[in-house]
Amino acid sequence: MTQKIKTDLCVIGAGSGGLSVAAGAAMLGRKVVLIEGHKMGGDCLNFGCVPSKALLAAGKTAQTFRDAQKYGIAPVNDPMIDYSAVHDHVHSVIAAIEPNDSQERFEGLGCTVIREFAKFTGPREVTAGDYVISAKHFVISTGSSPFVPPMEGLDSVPYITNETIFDRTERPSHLLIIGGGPIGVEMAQAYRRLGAEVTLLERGPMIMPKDDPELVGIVIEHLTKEGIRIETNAMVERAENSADGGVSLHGTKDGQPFSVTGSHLLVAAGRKANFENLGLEAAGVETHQRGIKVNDLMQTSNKRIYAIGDVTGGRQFTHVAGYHAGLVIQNILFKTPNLTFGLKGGKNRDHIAPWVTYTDPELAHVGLNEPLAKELNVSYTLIEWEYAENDRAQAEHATSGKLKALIGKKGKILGCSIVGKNAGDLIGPWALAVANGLKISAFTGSIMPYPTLSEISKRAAGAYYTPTLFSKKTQRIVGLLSSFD
Ligand SMILES: Cc1cc2nc3c(=O)[nH]c(=O)nc-3n(C[C@H](O)[C@H](O)[C@H](O)COP(=O)(O)OP(=O)(O)OC[C@H]3O[C@@H](n4cnc5c(N)ncnc54)[C@H](O)[C@@H]3O)c2cc1C
Ligand SMILES: NC(=O)c1ccc[n+]([C@@H]2O[C@H](COP(=O)([O-])OP(=O)(O)OC[C@H]3O[C@@H](n4cnc5c(N)ncnc54)[C@H](O)[C@@H]3O)[C@@H](O)[C@H]2O)c1
Repeated sequence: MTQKIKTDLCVIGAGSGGLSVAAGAAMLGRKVVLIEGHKMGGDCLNFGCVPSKALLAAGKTAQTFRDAQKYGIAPVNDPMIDYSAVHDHVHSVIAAIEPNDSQERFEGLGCTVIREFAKFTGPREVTAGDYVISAKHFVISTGSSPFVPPMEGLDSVPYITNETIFDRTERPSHLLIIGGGPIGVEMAQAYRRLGAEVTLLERGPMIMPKDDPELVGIVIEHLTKEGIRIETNAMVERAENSADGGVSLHGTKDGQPFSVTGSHLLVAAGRKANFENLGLEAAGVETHQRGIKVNDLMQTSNKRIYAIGDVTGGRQFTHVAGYHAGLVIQNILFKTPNLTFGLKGGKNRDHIAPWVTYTDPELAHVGLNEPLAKELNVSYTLIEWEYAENDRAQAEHATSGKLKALIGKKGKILGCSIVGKNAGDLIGPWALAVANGLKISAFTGSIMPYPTLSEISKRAAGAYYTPTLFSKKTQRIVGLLSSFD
């Protein structure tokens, strides 16, 4: 029987973005209906960040055995990997985090949680199962799904995506991966380290195309040294079952016919926003090719409906979905897009979001990098620092790495990219700097603990002043001042 609900806020999708909005609004005393059609926690918890990082951690542990000799410890070249136990480890990590995202927790916060797929049936009405919900405001946070490219034969082979890969309890003997983006690259290293042969196929000239090519080169060096076969300019066009029960892929490599056969296939060829079955026409919500159209307040073309996170087709990261959630809380509940509630106003500035690919070494980025600065015709001074110049990196044999930062007029920090151990953590202060328009003197004026990798940032910052500080002119001034000794 149909049940009608009237509420202040209706959130569709209980993933990274939707859960943050629902929790914030409920804790501020608003009536919230939260609708989730599949698993609470969305992609990040169940099929994305959490299981992928847990799998990478298992791979890293296996690699530690192989690399032990550097530290004077007998290496184990072929550590025994119990794939079913690795699966259990991954799912135990999900289980440990799950309570934060659970239906019980959100009901405890006062939300009405409905476990159905939702669809707009009017500009201010949504239907989900037997429920019809009318609300003052709606937030669409329905995320994205794996994009499976239209390809001859793909339907007839048993391919894996990020939605099925973490359920596997057996090691693939040879994993073929279509796509050299973050999913493809992270899974390539995790599986290689867990004992699989891996071939990574990327149609473009470089894997990780959004990152600094020089720093990507350092990641590639590590991946190939570990035995991952990387084929760039390799456009996969056709798939078929191979005679030995695996999968064969065919296409072109550098314009020439190309084929490769493996035991399993992972498709990591990008994402598509989840908006197709939402009844957006009934709600007057417009879309573009990659997702739902929003203005800089995260409002759709229907001003009472907001959209956040992956479904908007912008930067698809958990921290961006969380940031969008903060913006809509500010805009819907506080109605103050121009006031600062720790967010520098309620207008979207997600171009300041960092991203990290959690390979070993990690590759992290925020703001402008060299290719982007050149494309935008922005002038900059480049500062660089090598991990090999850092004492802690030496102590831990983590010397392969580099920081590159772009400094604009009057020393303003425009962007930073770091490849190396813990780059994802090292990017934090640079993200703070980019978000707040800080100058490079913010780094030189601070003291970093010795011996830590954080000194790499400080030394890079110091390098900005080196040419002026140790110039002939400065030497002359110091010489003159010495007369007052
Ligand atoms: C393998 C992988 C690794 C990743 N690693 C990282 C990482 O390390 N760091 C990072 O920042 N990001 C990572 N991401 C990206 C991150 O997972 C997403 O950016 C993030 O989950 C987006 O949050 P969201 O709220 O927009 O969508 P989601 O978290 O996907 O939530 C959307 C929810 O909406 C539900 N839904 C969809 N349609 C409906 C409907 N009609 N009715 C009701 N419910 C609906 C879905 O079931 C889902 O639960 C990774 C992604 C993948 C695939
Ligand atoms: N560490 C992280 O933060 C992290 C990790 C994983 C995913 N993510 C998020 O998920 C998003 C999706 O990741 P992704 O790796 O699936 O997508 P992506 O779009 O970043 O990369 C897909 C790659 O597949 C290639 N490709 C597509 N079709 C092909 C074909 N037929 N043959 C050969 N190559 C082909 C594309 O050229 C592209 O480089 C990321 O952009 C990111 O936002 C983030």
